[in-house]
Order: sequence, then C-alpha cells, then structure tokens
Amino acid sequence: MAAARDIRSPHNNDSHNVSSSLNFSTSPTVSFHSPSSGYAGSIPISRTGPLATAKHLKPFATEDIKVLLLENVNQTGRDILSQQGYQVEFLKSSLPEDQLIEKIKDVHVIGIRSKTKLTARVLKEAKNLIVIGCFCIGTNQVDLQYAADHGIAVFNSPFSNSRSVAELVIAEIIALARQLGDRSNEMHLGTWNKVSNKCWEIRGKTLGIIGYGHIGSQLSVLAEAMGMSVIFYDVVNLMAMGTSKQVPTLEALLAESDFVTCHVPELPETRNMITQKQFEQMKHGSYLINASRGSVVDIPALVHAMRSGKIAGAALDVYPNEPAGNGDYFNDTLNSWSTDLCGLKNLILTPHIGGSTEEAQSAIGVEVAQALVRYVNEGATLGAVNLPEVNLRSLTMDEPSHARVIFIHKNIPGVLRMVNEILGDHNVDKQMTDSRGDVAYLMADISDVDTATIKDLYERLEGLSSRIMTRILY
Ligand SMILES: NC(=O)C1=CN([C@@H]2O[C@H](COP(=O)(O)OP(=O)(O)OC[C@H]3O[C@@H](n4cnc5c(N)ncnc54)[C@H](O)[C@@H]3O)[C@@H](O)[C@H]2O)C=CC1
Ligand SMILES: O=C(O)C(=O)COP(=O)(O)O
Repeated sequence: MAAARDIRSPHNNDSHNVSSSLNFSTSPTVSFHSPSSGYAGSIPISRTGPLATAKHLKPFATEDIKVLLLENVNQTGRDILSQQGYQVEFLKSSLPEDQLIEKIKDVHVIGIRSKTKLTARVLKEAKNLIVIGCFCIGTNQVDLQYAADHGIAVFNSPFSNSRSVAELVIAEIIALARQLGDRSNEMHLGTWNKVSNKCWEIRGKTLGIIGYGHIGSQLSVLAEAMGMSVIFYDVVNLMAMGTSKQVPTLEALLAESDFVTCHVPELPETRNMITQKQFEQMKHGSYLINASRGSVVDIPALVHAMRSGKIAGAALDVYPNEPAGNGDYFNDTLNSWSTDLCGLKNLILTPHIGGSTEEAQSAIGVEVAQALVRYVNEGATLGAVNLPEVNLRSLTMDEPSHARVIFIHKNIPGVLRMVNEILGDHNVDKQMTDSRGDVAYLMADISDVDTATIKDLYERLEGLSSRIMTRILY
C-alpha cells in the first residue's frame, strides 16, 4: 500500500520534529492498522464506486508521532494509539507543572483526564503539539482558547461516563437518607448503633438537579423510577424527562428540594454557586451532593451549614485541589479545611470516582483515541471542542497522487483567495472550510501532486501571515 505522509508546521522554526526536517522517508517497519468500524474517516467512498478501498493517510513516519498519556488512560485507548505505530508513553498519574513542561516539549499528542492542567504557560512550551485528548467529559482543565489560537485541536468524550455518575448519585441519595456511611464506619470500629432517627425513605422526596445536561437528565430518569419527584434548574430551557419540571431560579430549586445535586460545568458563573446564601435558602435537614467540579461548592460554608444542622448530610466527589495520583494526600496541606470536613457526620467523601467504572473508562478510551487517530492521520475535526468541525470523505487507493492540505489560519478576510492562488495550479477535488471565532480550518484534497510540489505548497502556505498551522497529508 502506498504510504501516506504528513508534513506539518511546528509553532517555531527550530523544532526538530518531522515537519521541519521535511524528511519524506517512511519507516519500512511501521505497520499501519485501520481503526475499527464506526470510524468515519475510514469509510471507503470514492468517485469510482462505494467499495473502493480508503487510502490511509498517515504521518510520514508513524513512529515519529510521540504520544504522552497521563492519568491512567484506559488500556483500550493505549492499544488504539500503539497499534498506529505511534510512540506511546503512558503514566499512571498526572505530573507537576515543571515536569509536565519538560515532557510536553516534544510530544505531538497528549492524553489527559480531569486533573492535568494544560494552561497557556504549559502549552506555550508544547512546540510540536497538534492535538489534546481529554479522556473525560470536562475540558475546563485546558486553556481551550490558547489551544485554538495555536492550531491545537482538543477532543473529549462528551457522555461515555454520564451513566456512571448518575448511578453513583443515586447510591449516594439512599446512603445519605439512611446514614449508611456512618453506620458502616461505626461497625468497622466495633460499634452496634441501630437507629431510625432521621433516617428516611427516598420515595416521595424531591430531588433538585442543578444543570440538566447529559448527567442531570439521566439522573432525573433514574430518580423518578425510584419514586422521587424531580425538579431542575438550568440556564437553558430544556425538555423535562418524565414528569420532572424545570424551575425558573436556583432559589426556587433550593427552597423545594430535599436533595440538591450539582451537575454544572466549571465556569466563572458556577464558581461558588453553592455558598452560605444558598445553604440558607435550602430546606432544614436537606442534603447536598456535588459530583461536578470542586469549585462549585464553597466547602467552609458547607462545613458551617452541616455543623448548624441545616444540612443533614452531604456527598462530595470533587474538590478544589485534588492530588495528582493515588496515596495519602487528603489533608490540610492539600485543602486547608480537610480536617474540619472529615470531622462531620453523614458526609460521604469519594476520590473523584464519578466516572470511574470499567464500562465508562473503556468506552472513553476507544472514543477519544479514535478521535485522536482520525485527527492525526486524516485531519478530521469532528467532535473537536475548540475548532470548527471539518471533515472530507476519505481519499481512496485509486487516487495515489493526491494530497490533503490542512491550513489552520486566522479568521480574517482574504485568506481563501490567497490559499486558492497557491493551490490554483492543481485540481482541487474537494475542499471544506469553516471558522469558529478567530480561527478557521481549511481542508482541501488536491490531485496530481508529487513530493516536490507538496514541499513547495507547504512552504508557500507557511509563508502566509494568516497561518497558524499547515499540515499536508498524503
Ligand atoms: N465526578 C466525575 O467523575 C465527573 C464529573 N463531571 C462533571 O459534570 C459536569 C456536567 O457533566 P454533563 O452533564 O455531561 O455536562 P453537560 O454539558 O451535558 O450539562 C451541563 C448542564 O449545565 C448547564 N449549566 C451551565 N451553566 C449553568 C449555570 N450557571 N446554572 C445552571 N445550569 C448551568 C448547561 O446548560 C447544561 O445543561 C461536567 O462538566 C464535569 O465537570 C463529568 C463526568 C464525571
Ligand atoms: O469526565 C469528567 O469530567 C470527570 O470529572 C471524570 O474525570 P476523570 O476521568 O475521573 O479524571
């Protein structure tokens, strides 16, 4: 099979990566494996008939593609990336910023989960990076705008762990209503304490869901199945599942709910969304659950509300500061209020395990790794959270002298004219361009090009002042 190759532009000119060397050789030892079915970029469609074999565009020497996977990304994802022939380095935990900066310097692809902070400061050092995979739902840990402005695509898995979070919350609602955590702890310490005082059924109680997205709405269905009444508050007007109903304000939700659960993303507007004022607006003896982000609930205010008896119990899965890996880190050094928190009764503390099930992690591994491969090998941005979504049907094996040009550029007038002047001597078989904010993404398949032409096109595109990143796949 004719090897397809990639030239891309680094963010600086002194980078030693594949693109700046313009070394066109492919490794004879590299074996390229097509991703499994369902992988849109590989669907074989051609002008000559639907069954023509898709040409696999791949970086010009796949073993030159360096991938760094942090935070124990699932084996499914590791396998998909390794099978491409990429160099995959895998670490179980996150890295402190200085080590991260050192490591990220020469990788093309990084895979993280919710812990690793990819700030502008870190990304500035990532001169070869073309794509980030968040093997989770949240993308708040990445500076999405900085990444977009530098042509770095970001992918996530928008709902593969939603069900796992919803099930955890259901478990917590019952556990809080029955004080299961305390009874179990007492038994572990040898104490028999058979009580019914302030222990409740959940049937007929009201669950208030803040943020009715993938997780909130799934939870709504499960809670109603157990006989709860569900109300929700969301900034968007949304279809209510079952017999649940949307309430107009957070205050209305807090006033009516026996259990309040948070499922909003980390945003400036959701920071300390639940603090002293909101606890005061809640029912006496109600419960709070937070499995969204640690910034959403003001913990000292929660400690105060629980000590006063206003809040009868709480479950927390997320914290303002979380450790990089497993170990004995949950103390006052990490979060100054840890001791106060741990002294409270009927408080369930879990180490950010909402999405940590075999099912969720394995599905996320496949979904995000496939998106990364599709982006590296074919340039498709379907599902990217920070770039416009652009895709072209695959080139086929009967198009041997075709190349795919990807030009990520500033969204300013006149760029398309200049790009088309550069491509103008060739037949542009298909082209798609779209923009998102200040950044535009152009993808064009051109025919009858040889290696020298590709090099020339690459250099001319690189010379445009609007250029953010150029890649040519062939
Ligand atoms: N504990 C864990 O392991 C996990 C935690 N999460 C967290 O849960 C969050 C929610 O996840 P999904 O339901 O998948 O997200 P989603 O994006 O599907 O839904 C979030 C909902 O919150 C709403 N919202 C945004 N700002 C709001 C505001 N100020 N007030 C009220 N509603 C607001 C949105 O309109 C949306 O309907 C994620 O962003 C992530 O941070 C997600 C997965 C696992
Ligand atoms: O999916 C998310 O946003 C989560 O919070 C789960 O994160 P994790 O993969 O457990 O680091």
